Amino acid sequence: MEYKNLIAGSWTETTAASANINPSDTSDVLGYAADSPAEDMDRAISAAREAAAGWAASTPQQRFDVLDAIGTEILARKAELGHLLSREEGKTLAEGIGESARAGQIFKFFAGETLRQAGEMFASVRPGVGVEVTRSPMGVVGLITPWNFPIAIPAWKIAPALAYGNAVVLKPAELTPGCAYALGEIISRSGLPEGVFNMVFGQGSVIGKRLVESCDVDALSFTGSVQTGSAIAAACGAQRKKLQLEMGGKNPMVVLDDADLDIAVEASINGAFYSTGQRCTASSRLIVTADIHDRFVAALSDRMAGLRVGNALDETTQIGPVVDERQLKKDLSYLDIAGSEGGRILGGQALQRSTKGFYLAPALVTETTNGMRINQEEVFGPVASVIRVADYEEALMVANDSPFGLSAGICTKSLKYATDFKANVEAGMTMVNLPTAGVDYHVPFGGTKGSSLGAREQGSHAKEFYTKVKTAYTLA
Ligand SMILES: NC(=O)C1=CN([C@@H]2O[C@H](COP(=O)(O)OP(=O)(O)OC[C@H]3O[C@@H](n4cnc5c(N)ncnc54)[C@H](OP(=O)(O)O)[C@@H]3O)[C@@H](O)[C@H]2O)C=CC1
Ligand SMILES: O=C(O)CCC(=O)C(=O)O
Repeated sequence: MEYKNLIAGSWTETTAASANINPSDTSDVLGYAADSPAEDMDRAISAAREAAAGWAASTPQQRFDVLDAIGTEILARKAELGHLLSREEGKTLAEGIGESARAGQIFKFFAGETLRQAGEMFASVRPGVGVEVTRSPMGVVGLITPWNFPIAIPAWKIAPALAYGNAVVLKPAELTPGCAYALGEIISRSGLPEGVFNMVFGQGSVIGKRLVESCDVDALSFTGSVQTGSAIAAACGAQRKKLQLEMGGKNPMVVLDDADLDIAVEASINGAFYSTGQRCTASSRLIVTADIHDRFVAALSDRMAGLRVGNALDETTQIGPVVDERQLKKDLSYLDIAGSEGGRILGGQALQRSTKGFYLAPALVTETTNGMRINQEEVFGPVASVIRVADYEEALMVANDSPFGLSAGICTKSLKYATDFKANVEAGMTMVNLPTAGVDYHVPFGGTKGSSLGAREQGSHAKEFYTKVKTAYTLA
């Protein structure tokens, strides 16, 4: 399989190519993606610019039909797309199929949004004057997406971009070109005019950088690492380009003495280890009050030890492989660091399976303090640490002592503490008796502090990023 670029409605020939490798079985090569030069990105941006005015003038019905058709095809093919996703990214089949379904639902949601776009009318403070507030598309939007949600994240950027009338250039992650290509094929058959959606494969440092720096791109939405996001922020700031960044997390899960132990353990297992911990919303800091601490650690480590780590395509697998060798080395190096800082490590061994892949046993680091690197820096693997605290007040203080602020959870039966936590924890999303990861697709997604910049993604809030507002005054 050759993953070609989609530019101005044509699948272009590839020159050099990079291999798409199955992390559960490195002998399985799914295909080869174009390693495009920056000039290909320039051509995609020009194609989007040419198509932008036509799509901006399209009717809500035209936009609805396109988005609805894309959603329908994704949902009809969710098992096949989920299999592809699990094969190239390594999450389990259930997770891969679930994510594909979510991508389809996102397109359906934004199909509906095309019909709900409205302006506002105000009476002016001046007599005889009317004021209208309307929204129009940004124009050309650049989208840069990561490997960990290779169909859902492109979907939740592409769908609102198109729904609100923009032309798109997508630069998908190098590690997961297969899902992007499949999504691009579906979009190319949806009735969308040529050039409204373009996709270029290749290196972030070459074509991603070009997309960020192009003066012909009106707005840029990025999900990925803090390091890349910060470089993008500097470049976009210099150009005053509208920007949306979703970056990392070091998400706290607070477990109070009065928590239901089973709920707390299940929420922590899910939040910390599912999707191999490769979620920006993962529960990587478990902040536990003194009386429940030992019972919680014992029950959690028992559950963790029973998790089946294996080939993502095996239906009995609960934790798939890490995405690649670089990420595996990063996970292992953070475990070394945590050990050298005084943490006690349970699990966390690299594992052999019948196929050669990047298998890692989930790891729990106990006896940690919040100042340790394991509690301050994002690992992005099946690794969680436990911090013992005296009471709710200390738990909240520790939860907030982080450069990140994406998602935060609390397990408690106390309405008083749950209410206080929702109000005072520094995070864009809070969960009570639920995992910090695994969010709905129709409500705002995003964080505070170092986790996010710009308007929220998803739900109807997405329009804040994908449109610009105009205020018009009329003297009748
Ligand atoms: N918040 C989140 O959801 C995610 C966080 N991460 C964090 O990032 C770490 C590293 O993962 P990694 O995949 O390297 O993350 P990156 O931030 O490097 O990659 C995210 C996207 O940005 C692109 N990119 C890379 N460099 C540039 C650049 N200079 N200009 C424009 N675009 C660029 C990448 O392209 P390419 O694939 O070609 O490099 C990819 O499409 C992980 O260990 C994890 O901690 C990673 C993924 C998602
Ligand atoms: O937890 C989720 O549902 C979404 C997580 C996510 O968007 C991410 O990890 O990038």
